[in-house]
Amino acid sequence: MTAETPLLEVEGLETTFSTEQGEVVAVDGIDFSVDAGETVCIVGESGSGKTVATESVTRLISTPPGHVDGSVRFQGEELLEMTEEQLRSIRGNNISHIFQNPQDAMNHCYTVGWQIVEALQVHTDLSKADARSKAVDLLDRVGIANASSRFDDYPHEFSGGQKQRVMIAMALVADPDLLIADEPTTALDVTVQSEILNLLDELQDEFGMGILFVTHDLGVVAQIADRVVVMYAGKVMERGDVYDIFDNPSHPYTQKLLDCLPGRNATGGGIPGSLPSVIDPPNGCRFADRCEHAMDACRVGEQPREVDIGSGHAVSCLYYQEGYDRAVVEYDIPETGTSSGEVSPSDD
Ligand SMILES: Nc1ncnc2c1ncn2[C@@H]1O[C@H](COP(=O)(O)OP(=O)(O)OP(=O)(O)O)[C@@H](O)[C@H]1O
Ligand code: NI
Repeated sequence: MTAETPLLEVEGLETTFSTEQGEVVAVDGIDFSVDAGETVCIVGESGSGKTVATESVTRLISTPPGHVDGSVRFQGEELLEMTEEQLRSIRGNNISHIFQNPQDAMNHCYTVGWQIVEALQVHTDLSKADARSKAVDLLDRVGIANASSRFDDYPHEFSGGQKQRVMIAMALVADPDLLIADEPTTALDVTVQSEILNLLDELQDEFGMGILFVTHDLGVVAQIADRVVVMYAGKVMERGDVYDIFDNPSHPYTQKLLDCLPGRNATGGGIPGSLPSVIDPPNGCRFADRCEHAMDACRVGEQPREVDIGSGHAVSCLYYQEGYDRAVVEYDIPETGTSSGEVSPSDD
């Protein structure tokens, strides 16, 4: 691996499911990468394919009914060609996942401390006593107060936010190079959510891991992302660094997502309309049916190829291709002044 090789490099990822209704194309040929130490957010409405895309990375998708195609290179090695045993080792030692509902990932019958010690003993050759003190350190590090006395508590004795902190501690047991976090704060109230995001940020500085973060919430993106991939109906609509996305949102879909942010939402509720069928997706741009700027040409052929509009900021929209007038889709950032609802990327 050279210095330029991304930590994770996904190309042409396509994940389908055979169902009685037909072939579901959940992820339809997408590319993205994560560099060491950076946070990439995949954002999009429910059903866009965010979870399927990230679970395809470490092949957590059941096959069948699922089928994963394309290329997923981690530290230069192709994950889609690895044996199940090699993959298990990658999942245990190099790539950790955290999910939305920590209770699903915990065993209710064992104490939290016991579970972390177990995980430590699988991944390291620490003695029982050393694993115990490391587990207490980890609990302390993720912000569990009185960690040594909480060690023998059962999962139900922890609040939702504390459980998510424990899950983060477990994910860090093997000192992973990449953390994949799928809506880890969605079930929490905003204050706790913000604390957990800050914690992830601190831990990233300390452990140096890359983070691939899934969310439907651009407010969360503003707080945590370095780079953003905007997904819609299995396709990438736009990508760029977090400032490009917030200061110069260029795909009409991204613009609509931004309009939904608190303090900006003129219409109330989400984007009118719903996602197209994943079994029989429409021709042309997947977003055309909900796009106020859509032309006839937007409804033919394939999803428009991505056009780079400046240093990695790319848009899959016909208006950015030659022969079209991109001024049509220009977006004015609404004046939010200093209202408490203002959301913009944070510098830390
Ligand atoms: N096992 C499966 N069988 C059939 N279809 C599936 C399966 N898993 C996911 N899908 C479909 O794939 C599409 C993408 O789902 P996915 O869960 O990745 O969306 P998401 O962007 O993560 O949404 P959310 O924000 O609700 O978590 C959806 O249409 C979903 O119904
Ligand atoms: Ni999801």
